[in-house]
Amino acid sequence: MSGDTPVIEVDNVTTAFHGHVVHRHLHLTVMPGEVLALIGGSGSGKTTLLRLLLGLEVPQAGTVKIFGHPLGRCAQRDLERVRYRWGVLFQNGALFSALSVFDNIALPLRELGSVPRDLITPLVMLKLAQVGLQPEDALKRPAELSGGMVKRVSLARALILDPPLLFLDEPTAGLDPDSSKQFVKLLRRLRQELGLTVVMVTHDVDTLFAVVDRVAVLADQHILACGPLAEVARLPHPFVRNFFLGHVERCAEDDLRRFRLSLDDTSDDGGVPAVLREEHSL
Ligand SMILES: Nc1ncnc2c1ncn2[C@@H]1O[C@H](COP(=O)(O)OP(=O)(O)OP(=O)(O)O)[C@@H](O)[C@H]1O
Repeated sequence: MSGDTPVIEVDNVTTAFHGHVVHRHLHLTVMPGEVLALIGGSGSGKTTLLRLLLGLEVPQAGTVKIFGHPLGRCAQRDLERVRYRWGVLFQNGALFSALSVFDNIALPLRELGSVPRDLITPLVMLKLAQVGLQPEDALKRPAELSGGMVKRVSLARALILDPPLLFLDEPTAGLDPDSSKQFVKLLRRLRQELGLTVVMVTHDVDTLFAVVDRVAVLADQHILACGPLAEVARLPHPFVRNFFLGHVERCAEDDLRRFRLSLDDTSDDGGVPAVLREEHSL
């Protein structure tokens, strides 16, 4: 796939549930390596749009293409192949409580069925390190983890097949400010290291500041705007005004660049140091 081919194309999509129209004529394109955030008020259809992109909902009209494959019209086998090319971090982590951290992360590898058994352990341990967890965490159950650790394990599972595309549903929801900051820094680093394309739903302004290239605003059944933070934050729409209240100045490009550089200066995102990453690489 060339760098000019969109990873995601939403073309003229209309979605309705029992006659209640959620989206009308949505258009959205996401290019390789972009980080796009979906924001909007409660009930504006962010989760539904995410579910459309995951092929979990089918639009009433229009098409959704991921890596050039129209989701609704893919043969089952093609759809499965496309699905292996994205990872999803669900809001609550969606870990299996009866499985250890190791087994949760290993699940997609085992489901794939074609990964040699002796490769599973080094791959899982590498991902564990990549998201800033310790080897001994592999034996823990989800109930023994902090909120931040749950997110990290879920992220490791979402990335275990090295997908080029990552979907995040409220990645920092439920985290305390410090864990949230560390997690956003981790996302920022992984995005840079792995060249990921990322689509996230978020209510968190700090996440936007740290990591997002463009913001799409869902309101009144439409994508009201989709562009850089500095542009979107100045829109006169009531939802946008309220969302960015007190933050508009921070969105100016120079301020944003300075802030992001300050995040890169320190390496306390809990991630694995570069030297260790090399040791773990296969
Ligand atoms: N499966 C469904 N059946 C019927 N209505 C649905 C279904 N899924 C979503 N809706 C409706 O679609 C609308 C958009 O819901 P959605 O969950 O996408 O909003 P949201 O922007 O993610 O909201 P929030 O920020 O509160 O999570 C809501 O009115 C919701 O009730």
